[in-house]
Amino acid sequence: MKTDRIIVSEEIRTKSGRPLEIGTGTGTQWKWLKLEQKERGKSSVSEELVSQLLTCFEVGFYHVDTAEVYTTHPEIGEAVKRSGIDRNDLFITSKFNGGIDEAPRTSKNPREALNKILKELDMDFVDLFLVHQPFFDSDESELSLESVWSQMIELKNEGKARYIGVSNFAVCHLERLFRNFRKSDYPVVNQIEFHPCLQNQSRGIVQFCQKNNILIEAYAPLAPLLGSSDDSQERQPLVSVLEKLSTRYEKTGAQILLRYCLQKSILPITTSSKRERIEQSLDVYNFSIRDDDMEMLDIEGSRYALQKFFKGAYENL
Ligand SMILES: NC(=O)C1=CN([C@@H]2O[C@H](COP(=O)(O)OP(=O)(O)OC[C@H]3O[C@@H](n4cnc5c(N)ncnc54)[C@H](OP(=O)(O)O)[C@@H]3O)[C@@H](O)[C@H]2O)C=CC1
Ligand SMILES: O=C1Nc2ccccc2C1=O
Repeated sequence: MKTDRIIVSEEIRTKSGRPLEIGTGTGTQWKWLKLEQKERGKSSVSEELVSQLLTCFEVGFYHVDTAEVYTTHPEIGEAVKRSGIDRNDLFITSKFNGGIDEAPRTSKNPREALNKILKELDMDFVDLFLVHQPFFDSDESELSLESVWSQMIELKNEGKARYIGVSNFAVCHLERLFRNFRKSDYPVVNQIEFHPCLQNQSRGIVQFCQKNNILIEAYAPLAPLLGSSDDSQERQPLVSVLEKLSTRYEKTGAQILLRYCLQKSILPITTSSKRERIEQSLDVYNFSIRDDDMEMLDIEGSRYALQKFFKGAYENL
């Protein structure tokens, strides 16, 4: 069958000009695994993660997501070296943590963070540098959204970050940046939790970003399949709907959920430790979910409230 890539952004590309595609994540689960390894006296570079990343590269991923808090920069640097892939053909995202319990601040400011990140990656630049979360006002430091963003712009102008963006921002946080900075310095990405059971992490955020040419990246895109460990939430809310669609399209539930994002011009970041699943997650271009099925996912998904990250953070905005 014909393979149609969905290009979610014409503007955001690798240095060599490849359009941005589905990313592979190295999220916080690795931080805990690595801490455990360190406690057992093993090297702090996880061979398991290096090998997972090499599988991702072999399969065709070239977009990798990380963050200060994940502690996975050394593994990414090592995997890139071993892969032999030209750095300019890759798209590497990292994030400045900020300072809340869920993503504690480990550097004084974005500049200190990025200098450390580049050293750990053994690279001269990241493709995208994000502010991990917007809740600086509750931080005890001197940082504000504005002071953080000014420094992000400096880092972009110095070429240390090719693009700058944000993560977990609500409309009010973006409006604050719009009021205080020039259009050419607005964030180009907002990475948020997104799936059929959380179609707006905060009120109206998807529509607002899309209207303002800010690409939405979806983290936890497979949440409806995995459910939540939190007993107050539905465990696997969309299982029967996804089974029906899997049969209709001859694709797995995970492939349906990734394609669901792409058809909304939202770019998923997904993670798997298993080769077969890693392969399947890029095999989502040779089918198309019909409009009525997209609508069914929207309707069925909105019957459940499933939020895995930053629960309660947007209630008083
Ligand atoms: N900006 C932010 O605040 C946040 C960013 N992130 C980023 O986003 C990335 C992705 O988020 P994450 O929640 O991991 O995304 P996913 O929704 O892709 O969930 C990953 C989990 O799904 C499992 N999985 C993968 N494929 C399948 C499948 N076919 N069927 C069933 N289970 C499957 C994986 O397990 P297995 O290994 O067994 O396949 C893994 O545990 C993170 O790694 C991180 O980089 C994440 C959270 C917050
Ligand atoms: O991967 C992540 N796991 C998290 C948990 C809490 C807050 C942010 C994150 C991540 O970015």
